[in-house]
Order: sequence, then C-alpha cells, then structure tokens
Amino acid sequence: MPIPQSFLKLLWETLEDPVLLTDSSLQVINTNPAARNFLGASVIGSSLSELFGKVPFWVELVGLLERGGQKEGEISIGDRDFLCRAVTLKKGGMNEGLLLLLREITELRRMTKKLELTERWRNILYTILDTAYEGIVVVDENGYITMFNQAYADFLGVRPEEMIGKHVQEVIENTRMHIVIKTGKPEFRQVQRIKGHNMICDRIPIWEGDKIIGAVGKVLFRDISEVDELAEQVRRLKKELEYYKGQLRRHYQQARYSLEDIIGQSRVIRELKEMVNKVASTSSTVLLKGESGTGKELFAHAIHNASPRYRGPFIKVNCAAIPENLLESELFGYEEGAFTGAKKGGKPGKFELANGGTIFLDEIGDMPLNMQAKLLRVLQEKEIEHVGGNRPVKIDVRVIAATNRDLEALIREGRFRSDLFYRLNVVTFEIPPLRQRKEDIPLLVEHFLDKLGRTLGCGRKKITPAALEVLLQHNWPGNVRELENVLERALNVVDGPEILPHHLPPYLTETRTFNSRPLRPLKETLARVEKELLEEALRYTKGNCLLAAHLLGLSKSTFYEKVARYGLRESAFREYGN
Ligand SMILES: Nc1ncnc2c1ncn2[C@@H]1O[C@H](COP(=O)(O)OP(=O)(O)OP(=O)(O)O)[C@@H](O)[C@H]1O
Repeated sequence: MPIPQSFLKLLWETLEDPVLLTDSSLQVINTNPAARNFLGASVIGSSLSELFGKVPFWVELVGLLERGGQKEGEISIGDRDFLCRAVTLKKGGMNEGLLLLLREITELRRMTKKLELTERWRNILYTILDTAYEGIVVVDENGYITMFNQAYADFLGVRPEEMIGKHVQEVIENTRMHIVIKTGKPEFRQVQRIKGHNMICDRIPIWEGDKIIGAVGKVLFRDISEVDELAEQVRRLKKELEYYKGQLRRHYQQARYSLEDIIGQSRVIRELKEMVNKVASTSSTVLLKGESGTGKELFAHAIHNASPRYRGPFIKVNCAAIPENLLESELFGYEEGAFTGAKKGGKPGKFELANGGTIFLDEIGDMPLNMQAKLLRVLQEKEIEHVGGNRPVKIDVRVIAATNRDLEALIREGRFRSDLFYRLNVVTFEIPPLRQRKEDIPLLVEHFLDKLGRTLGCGRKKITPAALEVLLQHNWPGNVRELENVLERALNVVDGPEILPHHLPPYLTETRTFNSRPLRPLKETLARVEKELLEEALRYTKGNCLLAAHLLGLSKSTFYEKVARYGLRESAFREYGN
C-alpha cells in the first residue's frame, strides 16, 4: 500500500533530525522545520561548502552528485558534530540534487572521549599500584576488597585477582581497615603483625563529600628489620659518599686538559699554542680574553699543565658566581669566629688551596671593586690575610685570569681598576671567536664526534658533507661550546650512522633557507603557484575537471580558461585519464 502524502508531510514536519534538500550545485533548496530551527531560516539558498566547510566529506558529496547512490560521513557545524547520510535525488534518470539527513552525535563523541580518558587513567593507576614497592589494598565502604596490588599479593603468596571481592578480614591478619571505614580517622605508621612480621601500615579512609566510600591501606615496609637494614645501608653510603667527595675534590683541583686537547690548525690557534709553551715555564700572570665558549678555560688548564707547577693544584674560581659577601672569605679563607656561621678552626681560601700551583680567576671582569683592590695587594705582596685574622700568610701561586668583557671599557666606566688591569695584563692571550677561524670547524667536529660518541655510548658517527656545510655557514655566537652542544643534540636524534642536515637544530638550517630563497617578481611567483595548484587539483581528482574546479572554488569556464592558459589540460588528461 502506498504511504499517504499526509503521513509523509507529518513525518517531514515532526522529524527531530535536521533534513536538507539541495539542487545539483549543492545549494540548499528546502529543509524541514528541525533544520531551520537549528541552522536559521537563511539556510535556504546557502551552499553546502559554506555550511560544512570544504572538508573531505564535502568533496565526497561532489562526487556523489556525479555518480549517484548514497554516502555517510561525519561533519561539524559550529561546535556541534553530526553524522550525515546523503542520498542522491533522481529525476528522469538524472541526479538533480541530494537529500541530507543529519543526526547529532556531539554528546556521543564527548562521552566516548570521556570514557577513553577514564580508561587511560584506570590503566595508569593500575600500573602505578602494581609497580609500587609497598603493599596496597583498597576496600569499599563495607570492607570488601576492590583493589589489591602485586607487591601485597607476592608478600601473602596469593593472586591479586582472587582477593577482589573478599572481605578484608578474611585476607589480612590483624587488619583495622574495617574499623577505619567506620571511624573515618586515618591511622599512620601503625605496627601490624602479619605472617610473623611486624609491618608498618597506613590506613586512610576515602571520602566522597561527607560520606566514606572506602579506605586505602599501605604496608610501608615489609618488616621493621628492613628499616634497620636500610639505616645501615644509608650509613655505609654516607661513608662512601664522603670518600668520593674527597676524590672529586682532588680531581677538580687538578688541571684536566693539556695542549693536545686544544683542537685547531688555524694559524691563530697554532700561534696561541706556541705561546702556551713559551709562557708556561715562567710564573707570570696571564690574562685570557675572548668571547664565551672560545676555550679560555681550556687554555688555562693547558698553561698550568705545561708549566713546572703541573704537579701542583689547579684551582678555579668563578668570580661572577660567588656572592659578593662570600668572595673575600672564599678567596682568602677565614679564622675561627670571623663571622656568625664561620666553621670551627676556620677555613683556608682558594689562594691557599692553590699554593704551589695555579689559581684560575674566571670572569674577572665581574669582580666587585673592593675585591679588586684586595686582589691587587695579593698580586703585589704575594701574601694573603684571612678574614678575621691579622697575620699575613705567604703564598706561591700563579694567577691566570679570564674574561669575556672588554676590560678597557670597564675601566673607562670606572668599574675595573686600571692598576689591577696592568698587573694582570702581563701576558695576554686573545682567543678569537670561532666565526673568525672556521677552518678549525671540520677538525673540531671530528674531535667532538669522537669524544661524544664515547661519552654518550652511541658509537662513532660520521657527518655528511651537506651537514658539515651547514655548520660552516653558521656564525657560532656561542663559539666552540655551541658547536659541541649542537653535535651532542644531533647525536641524540640521529638513528643511522651519519649526521644529516635535518639532524641539526632547525635554527641552523632555517636561517640558511630563508637567506638563500631567491626573490622573484610577484606576478611570476603568483602564476607559478596558480599553475601548481591547478596541477595538484587535477592530479587529486584524476583529471576530473568539474571536481577540480569545485575544489578550487572556480567556475567551470574560469577553470578551463586557466587550464588552457598554462597548457595543462591535455597533459593532465593524458597522464591520469578521466
Ligand atoms: N680548541 C678547542 N678544542 C677542543 N675543545 C674546545 C676548544 N675550545 C673550546 N673547547 C670546548 O668548548 C667548551 C667551552 O670551552 P671553555 O669553557 O674553555 O670556554 P670559555 O671561553 O672558558 O667559556 P666561558 O667564558 O663561558 O667560561 C668546553 O667544553 C671546551 O672543552
């Protein structure tokens, strides 16, 4: 029996899901009241691409219109999501438009996401529980077990899944979990005897608003005797720590680098290395100048190691890192009772620790003016005075100072004493920035690949000529330190045997690409981009000009005109067929 018209009309009027009818140009020509309520009366006459955006589903609708049949897909309108079923409407064997039935799935999607999130957290929680060292048990408001972790199960010799659903008193001896659920009072660090062991337990009620919904029990240590064992272990480790601290102190009081560790074949580096040999035999004060990361500290070590003092200590002081009020006592030491907090018996300063060796005063340009005066006196008198003391102590120390500041400019600004500058400036090493000795880069790269390969344990990697070229093009404001960091980063991302340009930090390659992009007249560039887009659309639609025109938002005639202008049509059809 045919369905009466009145029934269809009623269905159309009362259906809660929006329904849209379009013509062959995908323009909305009619809707049911639900669609108008949701999208507004102005929806009639608007095109689907305006409503949906040119999402993949819209593209499929264009195809559907040509082929006929039906399709289902997901679309978003505003912040709402819909499942959309599209059916071709036929008239006289021709596809004259589409009928679109929308079903809102926003809430469904939200719930699905929420469920996925809950599931993920549940997995995380279970993993944490099962990898915890402590035994953990969770009970519900009636004392029935809802969670039981692996550690607890191992201790009791049971299987966690078999414990779920049992009453806690059935499973754990001397438990008070069922009491904690009633009192609501947490119990911490309680001793509980289980399987002949004295365990330390926490029992914590779980509240939901003002209602107790369960409790968590934690067994902190498997047995108190373990606490004693741990305490013994801590005592032993402390002793070891003291021993290694001493070793470390001795290590840092020695210069670690010598001349062979200074890599570079540039003329200036060769000359500086020769100079190291010359000045090493004397005790003259040396001033090392150069930007940060150029290798000043390396040279300081090398000078000390090449000198007759090489068996003596090498003490480094970073003048910028020590707070101003501590610098004097750090450098010259203090007597007992010199100030509140002073150590019993006093403390020797860095100059005394460096006796018979070298003191390396790094960042000397940052030394406060009053300390500069005191340092000048030490350099002249070759003796120091403890803070809080009044008898001078003779010292035999070679001073090497370093700075990345322009000391002459600081003198002009009244921030550095000129008399100290002349005292320090006996022998000066000017270490040039890396950008002025780029010929050293390949050797440095090889050196760092060797060194880092060993320390990172990733083996010896190679560098491709293209990646080396990127390094040679860079300006290296951070000098050798920056180069070393860049290579370390590259070794952390490289997975094959060779470092390629894309393993280097993007800031090195990006500037190069930007700088090297050729500038062409705008018209020429726009035409090239337009041609590329037409080709891309034809390729995507496998030569379907109508669809390609739709995709680019062009009328058929404009599209054909452009295709002809760029001589594309024939080649596109030949290559991909229609
Ligand atoms: N010629 C070189 N050969 C090998 N390694 C070098 C060279 N120059 C510098 N380095 C390395 O670069 C890093 C920075 O060097 P160093 O600390 O000596 O620089 P610096 O000039 O003292 O820096 P800052 O002024 O910031 O203290 C170190 O790891 C050092 O070993």
